[in-house]
Amino acid sequence: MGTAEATRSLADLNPTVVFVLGGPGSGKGTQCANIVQHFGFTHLSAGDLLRAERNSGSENGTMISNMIKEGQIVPAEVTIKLLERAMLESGNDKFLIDGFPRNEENRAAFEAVTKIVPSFVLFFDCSEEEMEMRLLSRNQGREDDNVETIRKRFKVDAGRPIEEVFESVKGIFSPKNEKAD
Ligand SMILES: Nc1ncnc2c1ncn2[C@@H]1O[C@H](COP(=O)(O)OP(=O)(O)O)[C@@H](O)[C@H]1O
Ligand SMILES: O=c1ccn([C@@H]2O[C@H](COP(=O)(O)OP(=O)(O)O)[C@@H](O)[C@H]2O)c(=O)[nH]1
Ligand SMILES: [Mg+2]
Repeated sequence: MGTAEATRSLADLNPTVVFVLGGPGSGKGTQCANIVQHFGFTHLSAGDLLRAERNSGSENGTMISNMIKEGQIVPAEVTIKLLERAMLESGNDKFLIDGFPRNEENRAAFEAVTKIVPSFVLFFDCSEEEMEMRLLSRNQGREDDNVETIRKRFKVDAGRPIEEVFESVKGIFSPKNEKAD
């Protein structure tokens, strides 16, 4: 099914969507499993969908693999296509979207493409120390659960020179995360 067709049927479905966000290891996946049990939502982890796409041998597989290893964000259109497909295939109309959007570009693209406005955002706040400890003992064989990748995934490292920190800060404030020169 093409994206336009998928988007039409999704708009007809008028689904309830909750974005579940928080740092790596904050417990998004764990709490989503509980919410599914208690409230009948379908849990869609953007990271799980990307890992499945990578493993399926798709043309985007190598790109996805490299982005995940580096803790970088896969282009929105790739992730949105996977989310649309999973929503349509589920047969449900209530979704927890876990780990997406990862940035403002992701959020804007999702709303523009799907026309879905999320009901609310559930944000799990957790210290980096606790998140790092949890990730290092997650034991799911993930190649990004190592100290090097974990540190890359944590927000802005402010223990660097002023100019370098501002390079990261600019990325957060500029639309589409482009460099604002
Ligand atoms: N509240 C908690 N206290 C202790 N460990 C937790 C808690 N929530 C989740 N975990 C554990 O931390 C690890 C990361 O949880 P996960 O749900 O995969 O986080 P996320 O999806 O946000 O990265 C898992 O091994 C999980 O069992
Ligand atoms: O919308 C998304 C979600 C995940 N990822 C990639 O997948 C990795 C793992 O994400 P996941 O949500 O599975 O990690 P968790 O927060 O559960 O540790 C991220 O670091 C990104 O590289 C991405 O590019 N876009
Ligand atoms: Mg997760």
